[in-house]
Order: sequence, then C-alpha cells, then structure tokens
Amino acid sequence: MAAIELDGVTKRFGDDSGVLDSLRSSTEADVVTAVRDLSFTVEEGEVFGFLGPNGAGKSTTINMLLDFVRPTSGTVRVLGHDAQKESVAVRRRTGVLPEGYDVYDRLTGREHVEFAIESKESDDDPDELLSRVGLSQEDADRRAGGYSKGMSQRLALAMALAGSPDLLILDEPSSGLDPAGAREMRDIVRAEADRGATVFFSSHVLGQVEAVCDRVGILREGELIAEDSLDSLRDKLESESVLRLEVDGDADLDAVRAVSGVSSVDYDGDKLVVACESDAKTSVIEAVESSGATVADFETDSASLEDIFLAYTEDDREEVPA
Ligand SMILES: Nc1ncnc2c1ncn2[C@@H]1O[C@H](COP(=O)(O)OP(=O)(O)OP(=O)(O)O)[C@@H](O)[C@H]1O
Repeated sequence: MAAIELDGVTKRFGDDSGVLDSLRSSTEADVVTAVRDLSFTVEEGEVFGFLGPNGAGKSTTINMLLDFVRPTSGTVRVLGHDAQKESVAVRRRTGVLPEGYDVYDRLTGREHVEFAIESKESDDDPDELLSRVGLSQEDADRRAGGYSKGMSQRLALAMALAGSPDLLILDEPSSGLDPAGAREMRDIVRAEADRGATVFFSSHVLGQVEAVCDRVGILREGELIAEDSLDSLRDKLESESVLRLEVDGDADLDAVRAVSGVSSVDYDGDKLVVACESDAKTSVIEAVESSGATVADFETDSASLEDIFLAYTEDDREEVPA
C-alpha cells in the first residue's frame, strides 16, 4: 500500500479570489503558488528523499500531509487516510520532526519526550529514546531552554520516534547537527526503515539524502521535476557530462540550450558551464562557435549527483559573466 499519495495538489497562499470584493485583503502580488499540480506516491517502507532549493515548496507539502495547511485543489492521502478528513488518525501514526523545532524552555528534555509518548498513547521508555538520539541522563534532566541547537534537534528526533510511528516525516533533520550527529541521524533513519516504517525526508543537502534514501523527488518552484531511484539517477549521470568552456565573444546561450541533450547552460565566473549528454559535446561547441563566439579552450568532466541536482533546480536565468 502507498504510505503517501498526492494527486494533482496545488497550494496557493494569499489567494482570496473566491471572497467578496469588499472583503478581499490580498492583491495579485500577494498570491504565491507554493505547490503546483503535484502528484507522487511513496510506498510503505520506503525512505523517500524530498529535495529542493529554498522556497521550492517542501515544507508546504509536509504541512499538507499533516493538515496544517489545506490544498487549494487536489487530494492528499497518508497511510490510507484522507489527510484532511482523517487528520487525527494520520497524526496518531506519524512522527514528525518539524523544521526549526522550538523547545519549551521550562520543560526538561525528558518531559518533552514523556509528552510525546503520552500523546502517542505508547509505553516507550523516555530514557531509551533520549539515549538513542545521543542525549545523556544529565541532558534529560536539564531544561530544554538551555539546549544547544543540535541538542534541540536531537530532542525533536526523540519525540518524533515516540510510539514507533508507521510514518516518519523529517523536515531538514540534519540542520544544526555536527557531522557525528548527522551520521547518527542517518543510522536511525535506516533502523526505522528496517523495522518497516516509511520515512519521508526533506532536505536541500544532497549528501544527506544520498546516504539514506531509496528514491528521491526533486521539487523546483512547486513542481516535481524528477522522481527516481538514486540508482537510475546515477545511471543517468554516467551518460552526462559537464563542459567548461572558455569563450571569446558573446555566445548565444539560447542557441546552446536548444542543442538536443543539453540540460543546463550557465556562466560560472568567466567559464560557460554546460551540462549535457556526453555525445552532445561536439554539437555544443559547434553551437557556441556558430553563434559568433570562439571556444578558446574547454575541459570536460562527468557530472556528480550534485551537478544533476543543480542542473535540475537552478534557475536558467542568464548570468552576466564576471
Ligand atoms: N503561510 C504562507 N504564506 C504565504 N506564502 C507562503 C506561506 N508558506 C510558504 N509560503 C511561500 O511558499 C513558497 C514555498 O515555501 P516552503 O516553505 O514550502 O519552501 P521550502 O521548500 O520548505 O523552503 P526551505 O528549504 O527554505 O524551507 C515560498 O515562496 C514561501 O514564501
């Protein structure tokens, strides 16, 4: 069964166009389409990486899974439940690590976790959960208001794990963690998947996602622009190259973009950087030269996963060379 199913989901903020003119408070400029016609499925037991640059719509999507935000159109199902009509059932079976979790200053770490355990009606041992995320007994007895950022993040993860949820939603889980903490978090994600939980993991840090996820979805400006297993993305990479060209004169970037097999064209300093299929390299050089510029020199390397992510998510706007 699918753990998460989105079908044609759009979310517009600030859109009160259905409201009487006299009551409208927003102008057209206030309307933001955070997510546009988004459809995807995450299967039970999968670790799904939800990638995208800042403002791509990741948190909005997560908030719709939990019914904190309602879609303007489309349907959202979580663990077989309608996310709007059965949000209580969804939340009971879901552990959430929200982005930038704010602790309750006056409660101790243990009290936070006890609260999470109670709300999940579970009989978990709070100290066990705290030690799983690397917080000691002494830490557990301290008020969380004095915690460091990384400690607060660990505490939030312990709370998300309470009650062995069927679905874990982790929004930027490694933010604030040191490298050891980030690795421990990844180990926990894998252990949770091994016990059968589904993990939905949002991040703009590709390395984190790469290390734990079976499949990724890449969001850009509210639209899903790629959804694939990491292996397929890697296969794709093998046939991709990045060309760095030293160009004299002004190359027509649109002509280069139009070459079949080219996925992105941009300036990096004074170098023209073109991501393309390996067998399109000659056509790229020809396109640059026939647009009136001269290729003085070039180098080529195979694309890293990072390059692909950037190629998918970066804006194609022409940048003026420095
Ligand atoms: N409550 C809101 N009111 C108006 N606009 C909003 C609201 N929440 C989000 N947005 C807008 O929706 C878009 C997507 O935001 P969202 O927070 O979902 O992105 P994100 O991918 O989680 O970004 P980040 O990686 O920076 O957390 C942004 O343009 C944002 O300004």
